[in-house]
Amino acid sequence: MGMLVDGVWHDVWYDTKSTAGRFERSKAQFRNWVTADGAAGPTGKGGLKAEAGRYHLYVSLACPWAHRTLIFRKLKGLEDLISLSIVDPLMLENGWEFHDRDGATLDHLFGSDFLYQIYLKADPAYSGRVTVPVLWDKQTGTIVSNESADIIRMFNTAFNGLTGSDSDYCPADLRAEIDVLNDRIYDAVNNGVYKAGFATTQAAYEGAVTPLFAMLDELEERLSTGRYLFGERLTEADWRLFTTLVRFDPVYVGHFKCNIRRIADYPNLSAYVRDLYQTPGVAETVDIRHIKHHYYRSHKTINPTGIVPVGPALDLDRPHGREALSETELTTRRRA
Ligand SMILES: N[C@@H](CCC(=O)N[C@@H](CS)C(=O)NCC(=O)O)C(=O)O
Repeated sequence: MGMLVDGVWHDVWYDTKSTAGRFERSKAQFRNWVTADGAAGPTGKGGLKAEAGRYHLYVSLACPWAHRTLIFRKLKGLEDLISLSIVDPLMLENGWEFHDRDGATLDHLFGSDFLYQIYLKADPAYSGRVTVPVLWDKQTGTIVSNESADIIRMFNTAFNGLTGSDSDYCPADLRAEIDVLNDRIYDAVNNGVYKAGFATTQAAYEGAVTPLFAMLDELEERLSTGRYLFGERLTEADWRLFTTLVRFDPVYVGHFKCNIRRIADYPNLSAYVRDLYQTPGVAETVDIRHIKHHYYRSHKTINPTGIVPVGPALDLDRPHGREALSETELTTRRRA
């Protein structure tokens, strides 16, 4: 684990001393945007045209943020258009590394040893964390974006003209509500597990774990009446929640001490995770081995022995029964 300072790699762990033991995630710095016609995106930056073969995605199969982009690449039929490199699950003194083993790959573009070398190609004086995902533009030779929330929005629409895909995970009529729910889930759940796990004081840990479970309780209730977070409409908000929930019992319960309840203890949330997992194409994006090995072996301050727990037994292929909710919703709506 480390970061770049003025273009030089330093092997350092997160600094929580200046924040009373709290983990504070830094903001992604590359915020350009790919659009259908090359016009500027919502950040006002970018203006990179969607073209087949032009972009390359760097991900970790372990990382919940990168996982979002992999799911969208799959669901939106972008696999032949956007090439992919997968970092090794172990992230130690050099940060993310490339190795051709166990589902990880070499850096297919440059043959780099470390992901930080890609950041330096984009900005030789870069200061900040070196994170996945990274969307790279082969044409201009720089990083388009290292913010997963932006990348999935680009994937949702920018390439539709090339793929013929018309599925929309962020429909205009729901966008404002999706944004509000995303923010709440980000703070309490997606980033909440990290705030709990990386806390270095009791107060900081409890300050994260309590709202995390309050939010899971609320989502459990919400999912009792609708198949997805927005009823029968499967949206971006579901995929953003899914990548955290699928890691919860195997990793966050133990490694990050998020153990008031397991997802398995929530009937609706656990069936919902299976439902999303069983959506065609999605299971192929989930690599529980990379997930467990990354967290338990990379975070030596949390798990010094690097021992990876054998359990829990997961059965993500078990029937979920949530189709019935869609049917009930449809019948109710027809009657109304
Ligand atoms: N805001 C970023 C966060 C990405 C992120 O933090 N990725 C983690 C992996 S789960 C990472 O690469 N961490 C390396 C580090 O912080 O040094 C996004 O959503 O794209």
